[in-house]
Amino acid sequence: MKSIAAPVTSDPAAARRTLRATAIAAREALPEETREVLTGRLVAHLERLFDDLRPACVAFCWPWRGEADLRAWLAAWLDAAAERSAALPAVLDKNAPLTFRGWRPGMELAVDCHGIPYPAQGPAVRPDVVLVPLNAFDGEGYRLGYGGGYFDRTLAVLDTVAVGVGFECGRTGTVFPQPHDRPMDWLVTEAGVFAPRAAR
Ligand SMILES: Nc1nc2c(c(=O)[nH]1)N(C=O)[C@@H](CNc1ccc(C(=O)N[C@@H](CCC(=O)O)C(=O)O)cc1)CN2
Ligand SMILES: Nc1ncnc2c1ncn2[C@@H]1O[C@H](COP(=O)(O)OP(=O)(O)OP(=O)(O)O)[C@@H](O)[C@H]1O
Repeated sequence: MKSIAAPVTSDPAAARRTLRATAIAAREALPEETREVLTGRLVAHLERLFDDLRPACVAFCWPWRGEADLRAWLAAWLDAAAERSAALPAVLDKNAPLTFRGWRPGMELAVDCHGIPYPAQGPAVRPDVVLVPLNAFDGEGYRLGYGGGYFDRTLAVLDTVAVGVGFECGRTGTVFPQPHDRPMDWLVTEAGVFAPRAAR
């Protein structure tokens, strides 16, 4: 699948905005059947990584704007062992790290200030693996989200394994990482599991 050509610019903030918009548009343009096929491959690679990481509590995101839908796979993963748990992020404060709350299929959800569902109630939990959605990303493991800085703030204070999850259509040469960006420990796409060069 075609990846994104690097924008030629001396303005990294503008380049990041362009890359973010291009990556989201490319993903949203994927036909639904293609997205499902790519998600199936991605999940098979995630399963292989989980065999090594053996997480107990996994945070993921409710699918938004054409992101991979991991709900069915995580529901099956939860069913396979009683001690497993899953969590979703809650945006409770725009300028703070994300709060994670436990998720079970069918539970009551509220909708955050961006229109994304999250668990309406429940205590904050500490995931040992966080599946971080990728818009644009590079081989060093740096990523662009939606520009809110939420995962940047969260990963700065949470000791967890960060697994970037996305489609190859978001891959680019560099996302022009900024000092606040923390590289992903792993990247997982439909093409495989990657240990990024910049990871700890
Ligand atoms: N599915 C999913 N849920 C998620 C995330 C995610 O990446 N994916 N998040 C991961 O963080 C949080 C939500 N992050 C968001 C951050 C910004 C905007 C947003 O609307 N941004 C503005 C521009 C902001 C700016 O550039 O200053 C916009 O797009 O108009 C939406 C969601 C929590 N939930
Ligand atoms: N550790 C941090 N502490 C405080 N503010 C931060 C931190 N990290 C990022 N920010 C703020 O968030 C803003 C947006 O960052 P950036 O464009 O990298 O977001 P993003 O990676 O696309 O979003 P997200 O992390 O929500 O997926 C930055 O301009 C910065 O002001």
